[in-house]
Order: sequence, then C-alpha cells, then structure tokens
Amino acid sequence: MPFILNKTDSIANLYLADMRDVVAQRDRARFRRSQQKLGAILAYELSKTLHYQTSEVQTPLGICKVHLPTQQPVLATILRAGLPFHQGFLEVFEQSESAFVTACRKTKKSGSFTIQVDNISTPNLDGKVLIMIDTMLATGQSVVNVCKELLAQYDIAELHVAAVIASTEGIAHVRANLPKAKIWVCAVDEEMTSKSYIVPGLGDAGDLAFGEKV
Ligand SMILES: O=c1cc[nH]c(=O)[nH]1
Repeated sequence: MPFILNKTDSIANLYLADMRDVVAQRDRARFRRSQQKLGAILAYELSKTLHYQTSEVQTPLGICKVHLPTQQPVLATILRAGLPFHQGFLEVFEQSESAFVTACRKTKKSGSFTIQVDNISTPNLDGKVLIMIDTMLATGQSVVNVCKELLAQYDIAELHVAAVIASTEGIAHVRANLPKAKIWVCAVDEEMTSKSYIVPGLGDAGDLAFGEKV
C-alpha cells in the first residue's frame, strides 16, 4: 500500500491546498515553496523506514548514544517540474547525492504518447537506496521508464517513488511494473484528462513553478 500523507490531517494539507488553488498559484515563488515544504515532510516520513545503527556522540559533558541512518538515499528527479520537490527532500537528506533525468513526451497522431528518456546524470547506485522524486505521478510512464533503466544498470538496494499528487492509474502502473518500489504521495486523485493531466490535480507543475514553456 502506498503511504498517503493527507490520510492523516496535518499542516501539510495547507501546503497542498495552496499548490492546488488557482489564485494562490499565480505566485510562483509560493507554489515552489509549498512544494519544497511537502518534499521535506515526505522525506521525514520516509526517513522512518531507513536503516539505523547505534553510534556515539561526544557532547561537552559526556558521551551520548544515538541511533543514526546507515546511509543517506540518492535523490533522483525528472527535470524540470520535480526540482522544488527534490529541493525539499535535499533539505532533510542534506548529504544525499542526486541524479537528474531529462525525458520528453513523444506524441503520436492518435494523441497517445510514449515517454522517451533522453539523459540520466547519476552517481553509482550499487547498494544504494534510491528515491525517485516526481511531482505529478500521472500515467506513471516516466517514473517506470527511468527506474527500469536504472535498475538494469545498477544493483539498487531499495527503491522509493515519491510524488505530490498521484493518479490511481499512475500508482497502479508503478505497482505493476516496479513491484518492489515503495510509493510515497501527499494525495491521490481519481481522474485524468485525455492529455493525462490529473483531475482535480493542480495543472502543469513545471509551468506553474518556472513559467509557461513554448
Ligand atoms: O496533472 C499533471 C500531470 C502531469 N504533469 C503535470 O504537471 N500535471
């Protein structure tokens, strides 16, 4: 089962409502900030499932036993929409390495499309925990295609997929194609338009954060 943040009431509901609000969205700095905050909150929730080991810290007054993560996950995102969400994760996993992906839609005459992964810039992922961060998990095709390429190249220890809003179809696609991935989302919406925008969703996350693309 995916982890769904808004199943429990918290202040995070406010940031998500802000991202969805057609008037508040006119302020793109606010839109990016809300997304960043949700990234940090989801990263904190996810951190509870990582591996920890006991260690010792010398304080000015003595030695304190602490329980620390054994590694920080690698944070991967798909340009450009995922950048503010990725930044939120990076605020929590401050020492993480990052991977960046460029991908684009190849639309057919019928209106359907496939996702072409153009480039992946990544550190070595062997033995690492990877979090694939994508703001809107709509069809799930981009995330699945990128993760499959990475899984074919590296022996990834643990795979997580994180999104602000996911469609039910996107979640089903990830679960069917990446059965070992753990899914982390802030909310799930039921519907999609014929152009694969999530409904009610929030619109085009990349355009809202960075300006309308031509
Ligand atoms: O609703 C959607 C779906 C994909 N990408 C977006 O930015 N919004």
